[in-house]
Amino acid sequence: MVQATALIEINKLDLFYGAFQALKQVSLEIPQRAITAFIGPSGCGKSTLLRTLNRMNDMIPGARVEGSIEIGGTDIYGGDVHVETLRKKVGMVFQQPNPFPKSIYDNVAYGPRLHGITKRRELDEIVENSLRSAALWNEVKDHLKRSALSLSGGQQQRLCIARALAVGPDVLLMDEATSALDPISTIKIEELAQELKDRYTIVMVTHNMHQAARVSHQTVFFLNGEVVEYSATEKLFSDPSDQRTEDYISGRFG
Ligand SMILES: Nc1ncnc2c1ncn2[C@@H]1O[C@H](COP(=O)(O)OP(=O)(O)OP(=O)(O)O)[C@@H](O)[C@H]1O
Repeated sequence: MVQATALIEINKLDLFYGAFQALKQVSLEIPQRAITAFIGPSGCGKSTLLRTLNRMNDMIPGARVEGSIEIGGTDIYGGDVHVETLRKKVGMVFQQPNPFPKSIYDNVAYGPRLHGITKRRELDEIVENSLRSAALWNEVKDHLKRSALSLSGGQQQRLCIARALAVGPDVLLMDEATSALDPISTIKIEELAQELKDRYTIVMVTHNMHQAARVSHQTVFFLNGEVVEYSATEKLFSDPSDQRTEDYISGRFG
């Protein structure tokens, strides 16, 4: 692998939706402060695996996991893990920007307030820093009281990133975070991810192979719930080891 230090260690993970097995014996080490992309055809389990990393699958009735995931040495499915604490450390951004129907300021301050921060000055600082980190500050600094819903789609997505960053995560999960955006907004989010990777571990699901090739350091190719190939992005796209990877990246299926 390109970077040696693994922050996330997934070991023989199976995930079942009732009787259907969506992930099969997935084992991966995801390095810290780098961008890892999950690619593969629709239904291969990319989003399912991403959701296991902050236990979003807990909310799906009938979903069950076997195997283990350690993040920073902690078994996140262990009995003593609080899901709220886990989600503070492992933030998520979704396909559709989903700001709350509140002001820009209140969107970003929401998480810190939930975690007990009430001092105005402290909140102001977190809001500014998070919006700066999400490359949105300059566009919104003069109207923080305005509704988040008045922002463009691309700005809303950067606001959602700021909201995730405001609680101080280590990991940022991006589930097709640009697929609802126009090309310019997409490029902005990709550039942002490049900047953020120096401070955060980023895992992204993307349908767009060019995006994976442009922004990620490692790429995982999935098929039918299994990892087919996991390697440095450059290698995976230029010299794949598995014929199925070759077929997929050359557009023969999916
Ligand atoms: N809540 C659910 N209940 C039952 N089956 C599900 C559920 N969510 C996903 N699945 C099934 O699990 C498999 C993996 O789905 P998943 O959404 O993880 O795939 P994906 O690779 O992210 O696909 P896409 O690229 O279309 O989003 C699919 O067969 C899907 O139908």
